[in-house]
Amino acid sequence: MRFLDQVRAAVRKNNSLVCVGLDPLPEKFPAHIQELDQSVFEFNKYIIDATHDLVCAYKPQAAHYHARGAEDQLLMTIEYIKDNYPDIPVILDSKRGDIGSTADQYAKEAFERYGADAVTINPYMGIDTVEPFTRYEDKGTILLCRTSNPGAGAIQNLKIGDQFLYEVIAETAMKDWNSNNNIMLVVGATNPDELKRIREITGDMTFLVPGLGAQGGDVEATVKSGLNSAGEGIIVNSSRGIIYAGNDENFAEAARAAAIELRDQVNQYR
Ligand SMILES: O=C(O)c1cc(=O)[nH]c(=O)n1[C@@H]1O[C@H](COP(=O)(O)O)[C@@H](O)[C@H]1O
Repeated sequence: MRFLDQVRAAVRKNNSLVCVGLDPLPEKFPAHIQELDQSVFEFNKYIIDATHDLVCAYKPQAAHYHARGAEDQLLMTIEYIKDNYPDIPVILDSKRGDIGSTADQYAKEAFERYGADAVTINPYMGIDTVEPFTRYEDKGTILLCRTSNPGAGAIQNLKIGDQFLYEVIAETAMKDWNSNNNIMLVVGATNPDELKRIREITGDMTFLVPGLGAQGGDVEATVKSGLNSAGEGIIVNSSRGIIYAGNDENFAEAARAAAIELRDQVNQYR
């Protein structure tokens, strides 16, 4: 099934636009998990089992695995989701971007080695660096457009003629790069004005929207600015706000409660 169809089906099955970010930081795990051999995978397993009926996607963030040599546990995590909850798509957040021949290898890494359903990409180097990803027609390619971090505006809100750079990216992605209809955009929840503008530019395109929870984005403004005409079109990610909601034996229940809260807050404004 194509990534966007997977997301749509999961959104409807679980009545949720929430994506749980799997950003493991072992020092934040409860003590009894830290002691385990494969603590990253074990931690993720608890979180996934506790939230699988509340989400439309999972998003493991690659650096959190690579930094500690835990690539095997990233693969195990993705396989665990595929084996146990095949209806929930996996976005590998690796924000890759490089010349075509190298991008070929990054695409192979994301989609063939790890079996991800979608990947985050930095589009700054142009279409020839994006195309190795979009060539995988059933997979999703999610381009950074207007990111959630504090320094984003100094670059992404630069004026190019009478447009902002983020507007140029949104327009180019939609009009010129999306011939396989599998491109999406990252738009941070910390910027509802830009989110609204990007929605105007791109019609019903789907966005990955991080920045709620730990980064303080406003749920109401995000949902009202981001929804498409079907009342969908946003995959709302929270990582730390959900997975580190608790840090004792009940951490999985705490994560579940935080995911329910976010799902319900988002649904309240749909
Ligand atoms: O591509 C992303 O996922 C991303 C883009 C962006 O603009 N901002 C952003 O926070 N992210 C990622 O989304 C997650 C947000 O984590 P929390 O702030 O803990 O919810 C992290 O994995 C970030 O790397």
